[in-house]
Amino acid sequence: MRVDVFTIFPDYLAPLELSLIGKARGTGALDLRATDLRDFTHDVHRTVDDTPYGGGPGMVMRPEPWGQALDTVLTPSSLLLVPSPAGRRFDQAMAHELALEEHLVFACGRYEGIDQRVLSHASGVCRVQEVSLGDYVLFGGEVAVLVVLEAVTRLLPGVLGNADSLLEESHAAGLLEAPMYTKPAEWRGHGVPEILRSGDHAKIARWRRDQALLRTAQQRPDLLKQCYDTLDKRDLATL
Ligand SMILES: COc1ccc2nc(C(=O)O)sc2c1
Repeated sequence: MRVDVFTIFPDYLAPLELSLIGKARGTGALDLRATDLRDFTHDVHRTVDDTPYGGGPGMVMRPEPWGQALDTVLTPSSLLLVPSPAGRRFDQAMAHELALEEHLVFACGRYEGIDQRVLSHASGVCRVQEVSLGDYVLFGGEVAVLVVLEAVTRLLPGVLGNADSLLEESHAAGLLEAPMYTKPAEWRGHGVPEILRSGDHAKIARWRRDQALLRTAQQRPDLLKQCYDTLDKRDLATL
């Protein structure tokens, strides 16, 4: 997967060099390029913003630097993602959708956002999707890019050493993950559920499914409602 990120703070994306994403870049699973939007300005101050038409507080990102930047990468097969409080709520289902794309382009807004004409113009070239992490407002889109790229990259073939872990993790099957334990068996007076040390894999799998159902019912009943139709009689007996 090819990913282009345009931002006025390219150093904000340095964490993407670490850990699994760094490995994914090393193996070629992810071809990530972060570019400073100011490279597409031509004045001495490298200006990327200006006052909003119609007045109001703050500044708006000028269209021309964005136009020139996006001209260098967008093709009809690209998907332009614009982090925005007005965007589609990012979730695991969207991460799976994005993991199937061949070319993602992120336009990181700052200030009060990007001149709307940039998105309108880009929609004549490729698909455009505003995306939000949730119902809160950040200073800009870079944090959203870090979150989206980590969630998507770990879904790319070959990035996770054990692809099976994708099947068990929270939100994978619509439920939260069962609680996890490791050595020692006794820690500060707290033991480990005996079933997990029984070696009976069928019973362990059932216990984990029950725990996932109960945990989801308690902490995220909205998720349980979404996957209720997929539950079998044994699941319903647990609830
Ligand atoms: C100006 O660019 C912004 C500003 C706030 C913001 N908040 C986001 C969120 O996902 O919450 S994305 C985003 C982009």
